[in-house]
Amino acid sequence: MPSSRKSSRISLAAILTLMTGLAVTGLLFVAVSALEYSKMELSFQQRGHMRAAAIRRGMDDTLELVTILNSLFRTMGVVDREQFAAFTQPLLERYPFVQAFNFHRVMDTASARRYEAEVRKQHPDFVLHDANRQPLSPRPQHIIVDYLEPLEGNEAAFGLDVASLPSMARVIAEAVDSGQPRTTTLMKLEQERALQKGFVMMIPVYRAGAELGTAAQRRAAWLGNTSAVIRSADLVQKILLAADLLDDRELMLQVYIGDDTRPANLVYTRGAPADEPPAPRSFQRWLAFDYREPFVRTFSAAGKSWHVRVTPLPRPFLPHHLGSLSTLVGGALFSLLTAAFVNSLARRSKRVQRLVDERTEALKASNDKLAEDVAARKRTEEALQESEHRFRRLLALSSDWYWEQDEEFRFTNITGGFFDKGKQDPKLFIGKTRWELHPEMWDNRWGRDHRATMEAHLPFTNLEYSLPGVDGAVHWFSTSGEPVFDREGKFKGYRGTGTEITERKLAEQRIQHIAHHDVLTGLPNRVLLQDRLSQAVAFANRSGKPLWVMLIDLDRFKFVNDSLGHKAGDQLLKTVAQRLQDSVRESDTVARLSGDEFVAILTEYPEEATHDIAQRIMRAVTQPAMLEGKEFFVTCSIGVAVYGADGTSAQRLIEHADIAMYRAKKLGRNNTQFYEPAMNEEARERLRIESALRNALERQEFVLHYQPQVDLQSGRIVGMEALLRWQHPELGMVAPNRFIGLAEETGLIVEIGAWVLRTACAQARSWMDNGHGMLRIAVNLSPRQFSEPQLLSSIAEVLQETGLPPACLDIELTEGLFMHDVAQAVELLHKLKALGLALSIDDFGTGYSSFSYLRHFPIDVLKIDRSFVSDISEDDEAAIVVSIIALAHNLKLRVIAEGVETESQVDYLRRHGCDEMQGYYFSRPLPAAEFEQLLRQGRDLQTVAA
Ligand SMILES: Nc1nc2c(ncn2[C@@H]2O[C@@H]3COP(=O)(O)O[C@H]4[C@@H](O)[C@H](n5cnc6c(=O)[nH]c(N)nc65)O[C@@H]4COP(=O)(O)O[C@H]3[C@H]2O)c(=O)[nH]1
Repeated sequence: MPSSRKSSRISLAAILTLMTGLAVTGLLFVAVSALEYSKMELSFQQRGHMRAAAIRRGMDDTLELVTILNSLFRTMGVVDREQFAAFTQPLLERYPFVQAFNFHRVMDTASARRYEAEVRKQHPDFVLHDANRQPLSPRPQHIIVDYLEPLEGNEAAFGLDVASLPSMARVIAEAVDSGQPRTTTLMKLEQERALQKGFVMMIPVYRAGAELGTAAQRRAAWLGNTSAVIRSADLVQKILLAADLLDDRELMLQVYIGDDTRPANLVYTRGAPADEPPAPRSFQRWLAFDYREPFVRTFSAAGKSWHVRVTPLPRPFLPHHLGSLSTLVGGALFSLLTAAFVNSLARRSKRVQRLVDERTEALKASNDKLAEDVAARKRTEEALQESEHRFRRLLALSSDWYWEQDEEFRFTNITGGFFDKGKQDPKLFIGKTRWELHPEMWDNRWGRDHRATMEAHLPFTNLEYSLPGVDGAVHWFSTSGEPVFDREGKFKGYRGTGTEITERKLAEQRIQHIAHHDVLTGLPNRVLLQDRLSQAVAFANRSGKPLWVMLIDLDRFKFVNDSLGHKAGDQLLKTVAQRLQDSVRESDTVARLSGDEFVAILTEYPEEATHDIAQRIMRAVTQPAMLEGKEFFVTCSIGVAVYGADGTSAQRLIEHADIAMYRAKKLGRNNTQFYEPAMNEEARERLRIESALRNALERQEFVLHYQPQVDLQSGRIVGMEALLRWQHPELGMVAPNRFIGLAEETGLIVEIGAWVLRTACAQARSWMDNGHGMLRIAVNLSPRQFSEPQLLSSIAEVLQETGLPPACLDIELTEGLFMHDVAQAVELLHKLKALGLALSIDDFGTGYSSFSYLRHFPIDVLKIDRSFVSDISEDDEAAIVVSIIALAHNLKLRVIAEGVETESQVDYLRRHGCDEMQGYYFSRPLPAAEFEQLLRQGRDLQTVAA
């Protein structure tokens, strides 16, 4: 929109400014104009004054001249022509406006004639004449121009009778009468040929000494007049010129002489004709200020009125109104500029306002955004604080702490957990590097590695180290860290977390210890043994010194364990372990290999010392030990292998020592055997048996033999014990003693035992079915089988499958089976008993049986071990047998004596009330067919005795 654009271009403030400016300018203009006009008028008045004053002064000077001249006559009385000339000459030179100085001499006609004649003498052409240049006509009185200076140029007036000039005569009369100077009106001068008029100023000369009080007296005393002929125009001109007031283009000067300012009285005029000044132009009129009134000054001199009229002439407008015009133009310009400035200010202010509005909007938007940002930041900060708080809380709750390091890896911050939990002194850490705290990090490998990692600015995890705490204990720490970089990627240090791992470290050390040591005795275990052995072998290789390995096995430890219980067994083992350690040097190793087997690694002994050491060990072991308040003696069997001797390599040292130990055992225990290559054969056989045993069941190499159990009273077979036999294709019939232990060790006994049970039950059932009555079949149960979870179900299953009445099954158990956990054993026995079968305690007496437990066990039979039976002739042992029989009967148990080989034994047993017997005396264990044969034969004790 153009209009709006226009209106927007010129602001109201600018318009107002312009208006105000113009108004002020107008006012100033008017005021300055008024001042200008005042000034000009004042100047005009001054100039008028100056001119009037100058002219008046000129008149006064002229009068003064005439007065001076008159004074000459008054003073001298008679003045001749020459004196007159001499006196006036300088005056004429000085006052050039004086046309001439005269002396009018009064004379009558006669005197005039005489005078004329007289003068002609000098001036032959001299003629008295009137104003019309006519010769002098008689009249009462002649007033002759006598002295005339200068004569030249004034010749026409020389001899003139001024009385012929009425106007002149009248003035002269006035002067004479008054005795005062008088001036004529303007008149055509006699001597003047040009148009210029003049006047005559005169002062009467009276006779010296005459009374001059009245006009008549003065008239009477009157001799003549001293006068000056003045060319009026020249006079004024000269006066003005002398006062430098002649030229003024702005003025018109008019000088009048006479009563008024009629043109006829005009003496002098200068400037434009004395017309009416031109009417002011309309705009000048509008401007209102002008002066047009002429300056008129009237004064009187020598009896004549003089009028000086100064009229202003039209002036050039510009020079006189420069100030006002400048004010006007300047004011207008200033107003315009100011308005323009105000306008530009207003526009700028508008623009600024618009900009401010825009910026305000933008600012508002940005403020809103900022507010949002601030809110978001606040939320973030709160979240951060929350997270920080959580982090701190978690840190406080957790066992961890937080640390920071600077670029030089010096600690700058470590949270309190480290000092509290790690028992460290904060003063020692801040400002220090880790390696300043652990100087050993300069030397050891992990320290060097760690420093290299940090200097490469790489992260690290789970760095473990220990420090002594203020509590005096060693504390272990684990720390992980990562490098910190700023936005420019400049490395700033490290930060990380740490945790106290002393407990874990100690546990690890314990575990490590346990992993390498036997828990019971604290001796190195099999693992550490291997390690020590390697070191010893290496040492032997280096030093060339002998190396012995001794395998020490306790004799009859099983008995101790079974009879006195595990606690006593453990105590014995600990005692032996200590004694073994005491028997060797500290640099030697004593380890526990398994159960009751120990190994000693001996180095740096002279060869011949071996036997002594073995003896020392045996002596130490055989020292009585206090177990359960009783003294107990235990022996040991030692096998020795020498490194390098007899082809014993490092790997086979223990194996060879073991073989030697087996030999020692075989040789009746409590002795030492050195390994010999021949021993190796036996060991090999064991190995052969073990591998063959694994296939035996599959290959049906097992058979059962049955040994009859005979009632001592009736002498009849009442049952049989199933005894396992292994018919190996190469080894022949292998006795159970050679493989049962091995089967037990390898776990094969479980499978084999199950086969035995099933076969035995099936056989018994078969014999029952064949009419041999309710024979009881006894089956041995090994410790491994007893601890089988499925034992109960498998027995029930066999009974079920074979159809054997449970009462016909007798399970033989050894005492050791239930010595470990009596309560569990009692529970299992009750469950077995609940199946309806019978339970026997085999080998009773060998395991230092605790008679007390028998009361709690639901057993039916005690089997007296054959070692007691074989010694039945010796009183002591017999006493044991009798005691066992009495005990069993006391507990309502049947008693079976094993290994009965002689009739006397039978008698003894029968005599002492033993219920049944089993042994070679009656029958060796027999294959099933033979056993059945025996049954068929109806063989009994009497038959045997016969
Ligand atoms: N000197 C002598 N010995 C006699 C006499 N009467 C019997 N014997 C032997 O004494 C052992 C009795 O068996 P045991 O005490 O249960 O001792 C058994 C038993 O503990 C174990 N055994 C045998 N068969 C089995 C089986 O099937 N399972 C389990 N777990 N062990 C079995 O093997 C051991 C030895 O068995 P065997 O060699 O058959 O040896 C048998 C038998 O042949 C005698 O008058 N004089």
